Amino acid sequence: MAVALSDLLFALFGAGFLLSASKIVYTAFFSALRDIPGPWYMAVSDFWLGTHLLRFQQTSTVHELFRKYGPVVRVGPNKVIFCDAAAMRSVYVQGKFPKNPEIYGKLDIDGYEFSLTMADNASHSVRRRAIGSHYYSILSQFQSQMHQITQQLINNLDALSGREPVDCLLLLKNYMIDMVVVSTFGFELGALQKWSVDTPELISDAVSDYPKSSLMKLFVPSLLWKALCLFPNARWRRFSQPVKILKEFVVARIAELPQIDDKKVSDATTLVERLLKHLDAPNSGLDMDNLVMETVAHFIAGTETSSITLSYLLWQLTCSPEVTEKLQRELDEEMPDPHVIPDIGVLQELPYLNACIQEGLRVHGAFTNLLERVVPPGSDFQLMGYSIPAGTVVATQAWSIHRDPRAFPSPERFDPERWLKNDPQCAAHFMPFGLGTRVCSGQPLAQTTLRLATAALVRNFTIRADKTTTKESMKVWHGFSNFPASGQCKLVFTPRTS
Ligand code: HEM
Repeated sequence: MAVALSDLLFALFGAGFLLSASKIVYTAFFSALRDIPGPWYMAVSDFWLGTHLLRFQQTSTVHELFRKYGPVVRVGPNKVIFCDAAAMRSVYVQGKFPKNPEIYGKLDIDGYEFSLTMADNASHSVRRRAIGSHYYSILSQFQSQMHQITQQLINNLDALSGREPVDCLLLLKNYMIDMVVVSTFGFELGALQKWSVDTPELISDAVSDYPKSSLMKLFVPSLLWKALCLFPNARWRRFSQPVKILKEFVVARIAELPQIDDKKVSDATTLVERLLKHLDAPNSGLDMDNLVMETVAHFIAGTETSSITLSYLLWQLTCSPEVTEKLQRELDEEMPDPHVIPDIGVLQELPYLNACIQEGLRVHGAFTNLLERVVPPGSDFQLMGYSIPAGTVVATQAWSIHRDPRAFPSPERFDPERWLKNDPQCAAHFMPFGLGTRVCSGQPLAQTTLRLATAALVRNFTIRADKTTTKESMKVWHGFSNFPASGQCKLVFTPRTS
């Protein structure tokens, strides 16, 4: 007897429904993670957390979950988040759990993995060896260029003389790209100079277009996207192809390098020279395409993270006059001539400057999302009393660790003084650059630019918020990096009289 098509479809639909229902029941009631607190609808599907990611609210939603359910929360069929300093060390430092390829794979650039996105620890350590101590040695190599760039920053604002507000996100993005390009090629891009004559800089625009254009690309079918890229508008063309612009820039700079002979290679100084030393070496995983993409990735990973952190810090100072006055007193003493920027070694030793930067990174570091790791095979991971099987995704986020009231009383208060007490709890709850073997490789460059720019700007200018810059406009949205809801941070820099 022939089976009617409608019966067949009904049977298939019924089977599918039963399968999904039994999966939900199993995940909720029989999985090894069943006893971990959390909302039931999150335990049965990754969908809910994903929606918050797309609305730039995942970090704040996760923070609320910790408040409601405590320091361990189940947020997916196979995902557990925690907010605890000891567990944080077990996962990222002692355990060196590998990154979750499902999340980090999505951050690959045009299909190329780079140091940030590599899930496999072994490939990552080879790549990290190629980068070597680059960012730790930049200070001795590039200090004079970094001082010049910071001087240019002062000149740009001096020229305006406080007459109009400045969007710090834009200004400091140009400052930062100048710094990153110097450390990568020893090449002076001059983005800040272009900013002063209102001329767009292709490379810094491409860096900030990248996250927006990649997000848009996610929602458009690839053929349609390719067609859209041909739309005859110069700004749109640039917006839709930031990686192409960055790649062409990197390739052109590499072509300008003198032939890399053995001698040159052995005293390699710039990032690119270091990477070239490992080009095509056995097991390096570094051919020319990978090398170019690793370089492009450092532009992207380093520029907005640093400029956003710095913008928030300056804004925070405008909200805390007593902190600014104290910082100015320290800087006035150390910088009798405001235009002479001290040696970076001197800035590193200024207690209040460093306390302000630590506190800025704590409250408003730019990269505070969940750092997802996978419990490796063969390990029985104990997470605050729960047994977590291998293959489970575990994660914490700096946003919540930095707001743990046990380490940071009144955690929302911007209070640099807390760093002057040398409280070990503060250090143990501090992870603005991540932790362990996957810690931010650009951290020394980021710290140096934060010190240089903060010292130069606070010593030379009275800074106040423009009327458009309010708590509401600076409310944090959480994307790849954090950013203000209004997309800008307008401040007024009036030269100080002494
Ligand atoms: C305030 C500024 C910065 C912040 C807050 C920041 C934050 C972070 C964090 C949290 C990670 C770890 C991500 C993870 O574990 O998944 C990371 C990794 C990384 N960052 Fe940064 N970063 C900053 C500046 C920079 C700069 C200036 C550069 C380079 C120019 C850079 C390049 C990288 C790279 C290449 C990685 C991947 C490291 C690896 O896994 O080997 N970052 N950053």
